Amino acid sequence: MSRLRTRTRPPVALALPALLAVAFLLMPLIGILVRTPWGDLGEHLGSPGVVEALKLSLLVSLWALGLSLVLGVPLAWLLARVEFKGKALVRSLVLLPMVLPPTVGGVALLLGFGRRGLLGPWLEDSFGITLPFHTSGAVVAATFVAMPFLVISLEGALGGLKQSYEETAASLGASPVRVFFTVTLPMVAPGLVAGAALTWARALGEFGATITFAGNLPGTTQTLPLQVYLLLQDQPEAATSVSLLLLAIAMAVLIALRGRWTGTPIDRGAVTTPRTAPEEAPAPAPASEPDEGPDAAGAAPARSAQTGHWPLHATVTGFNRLTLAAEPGTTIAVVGENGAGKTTLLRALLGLTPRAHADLRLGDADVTALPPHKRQVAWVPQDGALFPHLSALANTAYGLRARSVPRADARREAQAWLDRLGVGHLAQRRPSQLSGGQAQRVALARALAARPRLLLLDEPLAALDQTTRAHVRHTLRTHLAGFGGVCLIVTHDPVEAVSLADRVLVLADGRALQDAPPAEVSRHPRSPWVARMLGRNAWPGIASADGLALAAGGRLVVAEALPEGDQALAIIAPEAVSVHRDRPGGSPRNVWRGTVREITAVGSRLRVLIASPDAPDLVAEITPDAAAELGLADGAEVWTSVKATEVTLVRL
Ligand SMILES: Nc1ncnc2c1ncn2[C@@H]1O[C@H](COP(=O)(O)OP(=O)(O)OP(=O)(O)O)[C@@H](O)[C@H]1O
Repeated sequence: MSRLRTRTRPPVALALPALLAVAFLLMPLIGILVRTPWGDLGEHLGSPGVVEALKLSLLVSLWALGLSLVLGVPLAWLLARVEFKGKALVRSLVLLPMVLPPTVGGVALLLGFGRRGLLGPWLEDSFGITLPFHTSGAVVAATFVAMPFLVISLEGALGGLKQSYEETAASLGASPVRVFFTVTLPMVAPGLVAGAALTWARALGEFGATITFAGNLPGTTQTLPLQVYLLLQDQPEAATSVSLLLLAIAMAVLIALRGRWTGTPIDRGAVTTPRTAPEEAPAPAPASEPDEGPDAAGAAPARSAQTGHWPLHATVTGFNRLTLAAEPGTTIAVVGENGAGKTTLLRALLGLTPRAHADLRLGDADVTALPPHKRQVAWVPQDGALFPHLSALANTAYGLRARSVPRADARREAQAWLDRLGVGHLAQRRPSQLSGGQAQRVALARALAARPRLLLLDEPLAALDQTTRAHVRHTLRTHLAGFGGVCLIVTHDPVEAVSLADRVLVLADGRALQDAPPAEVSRHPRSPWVARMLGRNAWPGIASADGLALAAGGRLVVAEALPEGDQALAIIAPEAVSVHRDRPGGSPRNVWRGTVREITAVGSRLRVLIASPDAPDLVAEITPDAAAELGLADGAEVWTSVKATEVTLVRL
């Protein structure tokens, strides 16, 4: 409490002018309140002139709002989503009416749309429309000054919306217009509503442009603000009453919005109710879950939609340069260091990036020229990107609905997929009410239900803890087994890659460094990074007559040498490294002196990192008993040795 007070107490030099500012803004409002003839208020507001002006104001402001929505929403989308030349100029144009004096706006409107303006004669001759001195002119004037509020508010909301939602929707088969109405708009609804309310309030209060452009004709263009102006001259008290009405409306709008007018897109944590899932902890699949057996019993309805076999042929150019071919049912793990081009590869296959281009054939269909929503390439981004405004069931049915499957059928099939993945009982939950593991499974169900021919999973297990990870991995393997297309899984975890995939594609700098079965990759990793991630020691060097001249200096003797001069990687399993207190006797050829730098427990064994002046860092794996016997501790001086037969050389 006291901490709060001290933290929020502002310095007087700032507090004083700030208070003055508040007083300055408040004084005119208090003036209205104090001078309002409360006794005559009803009479003033009920007078025929005021009622007529009020009706006109409502009519004009609602039309202005409607026009702003029709024109401003697409404009905001364009500004937020499309890169084009002159965008800054268009944005300035949108903002202009906000800073322009409204009377100048009125003059500009006259010169543009007035009787003698640029478009006026044409409007009159072709459509019989005359704007000045007509209600339609008041609508145009109000729209001109009010629409920027909508565009700015909505553009802000769209800018804050993660694009992966829209991209995922497209990958599920939804056309851009469908994505806009079913994903984009619902997700930016708060920003849109706020923008619309401000637009309406601004249109309701519009004066300068209206009087200049449309004139001040009672019943035709004389809206409430214009009436205030008129009343002020002969009935100042009535003017005060009407001012109070407009003030109350404006305040009501602002209070209702509570500062949300810059637009806040919905995000996963911020939607609806707080997370109330009883299975907050990584939920093991319920006992009744139909998916655990190898022969998933609940598969029938869903699997009927999954007939077909789609081999993959892709040639990727641009940042990624590689060719991929795989038989139906193959799962390929894509691994590589940060920046290796894994995501770019997936986005190229989806047709979502200009950075790489994929010539893509799925089964008999060449989908290269098709837009993302027609490719039947489903994507599960890292965070799942479940649509927060839809239930798990509606999320899962999304792709089917996008393919015009009738609602009831789509929901039935979606429920079957959720059941298969063991989350059928969560069908009615919103994504914010799901645990990470549950959300991942729903995201997977959603992708599979969309009947894809190629499935792309971007680190599907990254956000999960170890227990859930093992469980979801199992589920994933079971369900990918029945999939008739190819599945690419991006992962940073080679262990995961090895356990999940039929093939491992190792990327480096956009190219395929290795594309081989997991056993081959773990035995002969061709990348030091993969070898190290798999827990192996990996030393690069150049093959010599009896082994390897290490890139970092020093030599390594091996039993099976490679042709001299070849670039190679020496792989040494940590279990093959012997640790000694004293220099070992006999004749091991690879012996180094070193210092223990770190000891970590891995299961029931210890991993010991040993730094040596004569060789690269070496990891040894030993039992805790052996470590105790050797008296190992950080900083201990030791000797290490590796038999020549225990070193595998992999040509790079
Ligand atoms: N929009 C972009 N514009 C320019 N360069 C980009 C863009 N996106 C990615 N890159 C660059 O392209 C390369 C590959 O990026 P990519 O995101 O595909 O790698 P990644 O393997 O998925 O990495 P990470 O494991 O970090 O996700 C990186 O060098 C990255 O900096």
